[in-house]
Amino acid sequence: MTVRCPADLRALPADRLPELAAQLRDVLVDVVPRTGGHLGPNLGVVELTLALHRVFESPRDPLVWDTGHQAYVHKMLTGRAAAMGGLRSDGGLSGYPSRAESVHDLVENSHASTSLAYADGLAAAFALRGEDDRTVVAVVGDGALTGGMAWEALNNCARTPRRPLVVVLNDNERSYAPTVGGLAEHLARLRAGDAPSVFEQLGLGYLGPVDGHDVGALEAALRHARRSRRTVVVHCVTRKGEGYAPALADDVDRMHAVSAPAPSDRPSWTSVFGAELAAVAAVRDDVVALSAAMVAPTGLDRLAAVAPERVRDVGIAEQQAVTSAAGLAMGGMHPVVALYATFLNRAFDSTLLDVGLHRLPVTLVLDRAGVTGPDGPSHHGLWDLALLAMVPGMRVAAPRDATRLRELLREALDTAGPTALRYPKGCTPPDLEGTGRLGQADVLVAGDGAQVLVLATGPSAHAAVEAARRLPGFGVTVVDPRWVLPLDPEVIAAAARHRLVVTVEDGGAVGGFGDAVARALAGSDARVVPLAVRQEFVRHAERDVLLAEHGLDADGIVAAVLTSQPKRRARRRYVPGAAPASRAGIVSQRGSSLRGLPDSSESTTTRATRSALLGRGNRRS
Ligand SMILES: Cc1ncc(C[n+]2csc(CCOP(=O)(O)OP(=O)(O)O)c2C)c(N)n1
Ligand SMILES: CC(=O)[C@@H](O)[C@H](O)COP(=O)(O)O
Ligand SMILES: [Mg+2]
Repeated sequence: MTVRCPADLRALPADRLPELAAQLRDVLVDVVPRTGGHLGPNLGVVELTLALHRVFESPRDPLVWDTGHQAYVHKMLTGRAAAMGGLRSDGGLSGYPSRAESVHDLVENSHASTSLAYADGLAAAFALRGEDDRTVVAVVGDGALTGGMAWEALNNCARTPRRPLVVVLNDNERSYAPTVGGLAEHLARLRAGDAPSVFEQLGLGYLGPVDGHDVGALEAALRHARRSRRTVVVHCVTRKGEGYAPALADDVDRMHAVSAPAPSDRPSWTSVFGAELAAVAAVRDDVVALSAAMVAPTGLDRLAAVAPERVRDVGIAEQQAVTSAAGLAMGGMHPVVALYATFLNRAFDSTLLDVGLHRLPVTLVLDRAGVTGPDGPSHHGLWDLALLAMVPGMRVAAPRDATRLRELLREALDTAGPTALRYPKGCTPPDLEGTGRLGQADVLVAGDGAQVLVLATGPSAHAAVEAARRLPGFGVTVVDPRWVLPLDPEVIAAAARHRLVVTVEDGGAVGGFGDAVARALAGSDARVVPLAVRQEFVRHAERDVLLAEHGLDADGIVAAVLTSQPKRRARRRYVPGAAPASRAGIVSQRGSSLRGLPDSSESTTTRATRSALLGRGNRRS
């Protein structure tokens, strides 16, 4: 019998379930290593998902998957098994629940610890609407339960314990690594049969521990919880990676997230950061590192291996990470908080008013900054520049390659106030040396005359240099600010002398680097064209595809130069004897006017557009 929907599953005789579970695991093991995705977490919830869809009637009984990375089996049981081959690919299934894909999917946000708050809200809505024959079900991992939001929700659920709300605690003892803190210890005692649970202490129901791989036991516990018509925590004990020996043998993270094959011999941004931090920490005992349950994914495992006492894993608790870093800084340390950029959102207030207000020497290292790709809209790191731009005293750096990452990390650790570094997912590009300095910035290409200036942040510098190469005769200068925010006054002064200033950033358009440059140059003759990720929720697709779609590759920069008309120059009142406004180009600190790239043959389009750019007929001034 084929299971095309939960009703088919509910009609299946119980003795067919082991066979179905095996088929589901076969699909996961066959597909996910090819597509990339969360293999370990989904192998661990096969039986649990079968039991959930046999006991509850989704979507009438809404299933809320915390974080959503463990919903592949749910997708297969709700009619999407045939589409699994396109998982996480452009136009294919999302790696997380997707409301566009199915009525059975509810929460698309992949940020952890939100499910219980959603469930609290859903249960309240059903009560107000008189629909209390519906049961709300939240599936939350032991890792996600270390997030503060989960306890805010439990505190509120405890106020109205007599609502049909089932909290399925999927306890596999791990986030990526083993779950940390007092909660992990408490769950271990509950697994050993100690009682009472903290949940009962709050006035909620508690059932467990239940074998999370025994569908019959799971069904019995879930039916009991459903009949109780109150808020009940069902404590399910599962194994991450269950049924697949290589995952079970993976002591780092049980194949939490496997990547699609992407051959590259270049070091990842993460590994360059991890090695450099360990090197600095070896000679500076004030340097400590913090992670929100992502020690290895952020590269801190290198330091943890040699100095475990210098790396603090606080659980999935970014606010705790940043504010406790403020405490560490007040205590004389220089903390480095390593996060994925998108998860900084969770700790904005901590960054602003615990670190920024006190001007503390805390360094945020934001991996996965910018477009990340297959993890989709809530994982792209598009908001950090706008958030950090709002923090007075915060200095933000964006390295363009490994050498600059090492350089800028050391500069940040030598800074007495708040700093941040941001770099993307993946491997570092080849080093790109500057030809001179302009303030804190590196001049990468010095174009003739003050015509076009491209201010390219982070690895977009490579696309900018390629764009300059394709625009001979346009006098394109390329500068990498290195320290992106606050703006470098020398860079802005030079930019004000240009006809056209193109800024490039792998981040959201609103409130980022380009916005800041446009504001700074508003009163000048320079036309500013900010190139950034359009301020929208960006779908899941390969990073390079999305960067090109948002005009952040060399083609996009070339197009911006060719299609942007300089500002109409304000008619200058002639002042007898006044020196003509200087249109000198970028001059390196060595004082020489640096030559631009060698000219090559000009197309008619280029010539025509160049004359438009430089003014009818005359060549550059
Ligand atoms: C706010 C936030 N921080 C970090 C992450 C990265 N992350 C994704 S899954 C995961 C571990 C989740 O552990 P758990 O909830 O126990 O689920 P499991 O993978 O064990 O099933 C983490 C830290 C995230 N999604 N959200
Ligand atoms: C679900 C989650 O937040 C993480 O597991 C994330 O998907 C990992 O991303 P990377 O694969 O980029 O490390
Ligand atoms: Mg877990």
